[in-house]
Amino acid sequence: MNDEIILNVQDLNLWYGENHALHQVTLPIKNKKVTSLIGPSGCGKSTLIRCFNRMNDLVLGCHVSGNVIFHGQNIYDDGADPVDLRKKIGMVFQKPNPFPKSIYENIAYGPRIHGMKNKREIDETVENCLRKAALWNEVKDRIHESAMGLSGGQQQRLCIARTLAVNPEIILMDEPCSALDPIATSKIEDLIEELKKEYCVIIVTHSMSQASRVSDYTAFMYLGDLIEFGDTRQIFENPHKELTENYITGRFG
Ligand SMILES: Nc1ncnc2c1ncn2[C@@H]1O[C@H](COP(=O)(O)OP(=O)(O)OP(=O)(O)O)[C@@H](O)[C@H]1O
Repeated sequence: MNDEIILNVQDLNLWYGENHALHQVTLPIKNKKVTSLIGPSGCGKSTLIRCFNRMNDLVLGCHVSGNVIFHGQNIYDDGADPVDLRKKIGMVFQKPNPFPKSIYENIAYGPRIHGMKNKREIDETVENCLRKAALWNEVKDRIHESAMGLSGGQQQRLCIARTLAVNPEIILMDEPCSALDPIATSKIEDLIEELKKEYCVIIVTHSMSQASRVSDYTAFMYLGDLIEFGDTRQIFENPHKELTENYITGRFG
């Protein structure tokens, strides 16, 4: 079902100590669609995307209230397992961060720690993930060489392949192209288009043109509030809120 809500964010608040960084955010995220989070610097985009796989748990003094419902369970419930959650909801960061190991080992690592032992199965997973990340043809003759020898754009696609290797359902991308040149950026954007056939993708971007190119839905945030959420076309062509219109027309940013 393409209209299935895979992640239901309800009345989500987040504090960094005394700083109330997210206010009552309510947002339905649909499966097999791309959702962009946009807004000026400091509005809470990264904070929000990090809530979706509990990355903020690692920040001292951070406190969350509200619900993020995934498969009928609040991911913040006491019984929820953040390690298992991060397997199902993977994350790709702004700066490509491959391990200083071979291309092969970067991808084999996750499946191995989750119990995959059979070499043939691991080989197949590595190839499959590199193909899905549109990297196989470029690296197939050197998969046992260091990942650090890849270009920035290739490293970012490797990080995406690494995320895919543990069979996620949702891929979070926090400004995945901000360190890349326009050609590498366009390859990642093409890849996002492919990935959404199988996965839910949520992306933080500073680029409104990128949001309008890649996403089905867009959420505009301002000072920790979710101001407007809707179909990307509606947000960019017919925003309902004045703040959204002022932002997308470049009146502030
Ligand atoms: N680890 C942290 N500890 C304390 N405060 C934080 C932390 N991360 C973010 N903040 C604060 O939370 C608010 C939202 O920041 P966040 O990084 O989520 O915004 P953003 O929209 O992603 O910004 P940018 O576009 O500049 O990356 C800001 O006031 C920021 O200072």
